Amino acid sequence: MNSFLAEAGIRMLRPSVVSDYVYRNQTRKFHQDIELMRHIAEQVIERRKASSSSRKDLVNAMLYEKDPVTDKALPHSSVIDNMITFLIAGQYVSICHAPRLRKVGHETTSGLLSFIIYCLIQNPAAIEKARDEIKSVLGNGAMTQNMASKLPYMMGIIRETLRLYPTAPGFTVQPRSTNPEDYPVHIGKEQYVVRQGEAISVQIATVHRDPTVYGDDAESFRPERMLDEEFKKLPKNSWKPFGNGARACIGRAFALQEAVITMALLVQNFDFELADPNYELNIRKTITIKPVGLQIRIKLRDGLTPATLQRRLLGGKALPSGSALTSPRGPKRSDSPMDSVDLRKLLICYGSNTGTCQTLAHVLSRDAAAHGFDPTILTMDKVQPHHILPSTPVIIITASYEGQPPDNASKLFKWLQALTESPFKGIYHAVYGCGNRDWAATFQRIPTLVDDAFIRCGSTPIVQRATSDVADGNVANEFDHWADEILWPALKKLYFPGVSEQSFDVSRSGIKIFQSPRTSDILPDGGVATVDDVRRLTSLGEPEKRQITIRLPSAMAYRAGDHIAVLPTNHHDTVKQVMNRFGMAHDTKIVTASDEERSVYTHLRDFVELNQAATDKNIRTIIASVPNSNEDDSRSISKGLTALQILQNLPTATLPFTDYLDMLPPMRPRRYSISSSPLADPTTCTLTYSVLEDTLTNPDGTTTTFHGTGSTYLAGLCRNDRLHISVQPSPMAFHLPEDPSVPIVMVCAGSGLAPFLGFVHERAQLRSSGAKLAPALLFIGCRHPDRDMLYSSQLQDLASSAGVKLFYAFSRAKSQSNGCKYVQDRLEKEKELVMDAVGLRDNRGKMYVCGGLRVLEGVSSVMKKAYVKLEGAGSVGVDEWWEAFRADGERFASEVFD
Ligand SMILES: Cc1cc2nc3c(=O)[nH]c(=O)nc-3n(C[C@H](O)[C@H](O)[C@H](O)COP(=O)(O)O)c2cc1C
Repeated sequence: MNSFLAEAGIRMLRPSVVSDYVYRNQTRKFHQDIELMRHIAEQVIERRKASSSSRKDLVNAMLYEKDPVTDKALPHSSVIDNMITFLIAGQYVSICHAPRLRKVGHETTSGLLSFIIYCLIQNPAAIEKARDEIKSVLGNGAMTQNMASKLPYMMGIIRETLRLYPTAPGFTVQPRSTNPEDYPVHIGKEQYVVRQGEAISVQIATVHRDPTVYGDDAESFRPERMLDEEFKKLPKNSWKPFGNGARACIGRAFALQEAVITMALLVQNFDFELADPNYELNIRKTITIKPVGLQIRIKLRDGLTPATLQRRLLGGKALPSGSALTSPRGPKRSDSPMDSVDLRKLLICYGSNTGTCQTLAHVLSRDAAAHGFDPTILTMDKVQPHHILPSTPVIIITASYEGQPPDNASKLFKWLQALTESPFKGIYHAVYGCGNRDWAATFQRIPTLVDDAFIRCGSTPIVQRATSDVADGNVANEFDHWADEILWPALKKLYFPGVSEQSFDVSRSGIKIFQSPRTSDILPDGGVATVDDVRRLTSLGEPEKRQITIRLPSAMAYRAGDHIAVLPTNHHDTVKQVMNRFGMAHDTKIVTASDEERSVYTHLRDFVELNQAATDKNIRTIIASVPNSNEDDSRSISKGLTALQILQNLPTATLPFTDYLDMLPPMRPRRYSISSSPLADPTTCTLTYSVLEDTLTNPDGTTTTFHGTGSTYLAGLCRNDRLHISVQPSPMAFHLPEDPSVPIVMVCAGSGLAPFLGFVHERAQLRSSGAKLAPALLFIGCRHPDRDMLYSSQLQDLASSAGVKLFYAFSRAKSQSNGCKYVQDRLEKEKELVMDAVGLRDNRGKMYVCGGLRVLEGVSSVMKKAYVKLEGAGSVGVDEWWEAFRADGERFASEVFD
């Protein structure tokens, strides 16, 4: 894409014959580049078609939707062209997820963000003003979408940057007539003559610095001139960074909102400075412009750490305790049933090309029942005369496009315009218009004409026509306000004059759904994820290892090497055993210290740890409740049993249930290493884990089996089940080295393979995108190649595409792993390779260990021996060397569990 863009920029300046005949090589490469991008787009389409996904996204819209007017689908070649356009003009998201792919992004938004940061560093006063504004809106909290519209100064900064550095710095226009008699065309007060076939190249960067519009300081960065009021006063066409006319940038609103949100978060949380204080702005021009060689240093502000920053960024996502999920804006629950009032029909129709008005129509429809209405929602063109009845108020929500109706509103519009009589007598209607003041001459033209037509035909407006300017970025809030404060009250007054608001309930049954407070209390940064896939990885009879693939909540991002915290529940059987032991009926309830009423079953399943070993104090309390017991009896109780197990062994114990509850610690999340890479799919992650099971032999010879709460919970989940999770970033050291030329050695046993699987996936992705990576060695310990070799052949293939060499140690099939029983033995066997990669002396490579303590000890002993061999027998300081090596995050990282 980069070389294609560079050549495209140059070709614009050359006559095409010169390109074709003189610059043949460049032309051939140019067409090869286009072919490659088309080929990639084709593959994406093929994959999407094969997946038969019903996602409501752009690719599916292009593939399957039809034009409402012509009923034609987009031709295949147009789908491909649009995909390439989006690739070029697309988002910068890949940068956030994959710092190593930074060079891949050649897009307008990333260019814009770079220029904004450059301008801010040059103008400290502007950054301070922006920070004050952000503080007054966000405080120290997280950003939400609605806040973007409350940051006018930040918007001023973005507009001003786009003025000085329009990332798409020009466009070409051409007279459109096919009639030769219309030529030549004279423009600019007859000053310029344009002949047929001639084009005019509009140099936006020059237009944007016109002193007759922007004054003597047109060359200076001054966001104040771009604040809303000033901005609206600018002469037409003096600010056009998003192009012109019907084919103006489709991503305009998206790009602006994205830039405001991103910049607000960056300015709120970081200080910036130029890496090279003497840097002078150097702009690379192709079809787009970008600063070249601009490097900045950033520092977290206000004593933030990466962890506190992450918490802040995710903050506010979890619903506060007890907040209602259904119809949050509906009236309060009432005692009188909903059925006491008949629902009245309501017609909601919309005209929309890009979905804004459609969304607003659905918002209104969703809330209608709460206000006593039974809504029908239609596009304007689907409305038939018989839909418009005196008994049914009509709400119209529409946009305008170049002064014309949206595609799915043109028929109704035409019909309304042609109506001469007054067929709408007795009808009530209301119009909500979405428009953009940038189209000053035709701003709100269609909503206005539709409203006029209804009135002319005899309809009565329920409320005055309302308007929103999408350029302000506040449509959702304005619409909410209009619906809640103006439209619904007016409709109620008209149709239910005597009925109190209380009669309209949120749901017919009066049921409300609440987010459990446990998530916000125990897993404050958490969200609800969905199980995508589950599978067992080991044979029956072997210790169980499993894989679970989770679809992440939106906005939850991770890096390979990070962990997922899962909030489990106790197993149903254990909960029932507790309830049976205490003779509790299934519907028994408790009231918590915070006055919340909940069932005992829920409390035991969700809020407390049932599988924790009883403490000595717990054991003494239980023994004390046994009639005629004495302290010594506690010695007969095995250590490690849970309070429930002890109580089951002591049927005469009379421990009160409340005392039992006091023994139970609150439920805690469990952490699991992620075994996937977001580069493969940022929306899902995979966990590879062992299902924990342990057996304890009691003093009387009987045995008791324990099941790990977290892993048993995960193992019980099925596809489409929901679970509460949060991403827990690992320490910096436990990620792949930033520098791809650093060789790595990974050592693991059992499910310690998980994070390294993530690394292998990440390396495979990086390599497939052209990155050159240093070699990697992966040492894996397990029992037997036929029984618990996780992912076996699949991993071999993946490793080879990731440039990773695999070495196994099979503890129960040594002969199949070069005589090595444990993974450390295999490490020792391959020590020449390992030392070459880790480079003990030249500080080259990095080593990772993940597994039980014994694995770490084994690795430590191999490494120390290697060091002694290198330094000569009897070398002193080997322990000090090892400690220093272990502590150096650039050289070594470990995750040890037991
Ligand atoms: C090519 C184009 C032309 C537009 N023309 C007008 C216009 O003439 N008058 C106006 O008020 N808004 C105009 N707008 C703004 C849209 O009406 C506005 O973005 C609206 O919210 C789109 O609604 P929709 O997403 O439901 O289609 C135009 C937008 C585009 C992209």
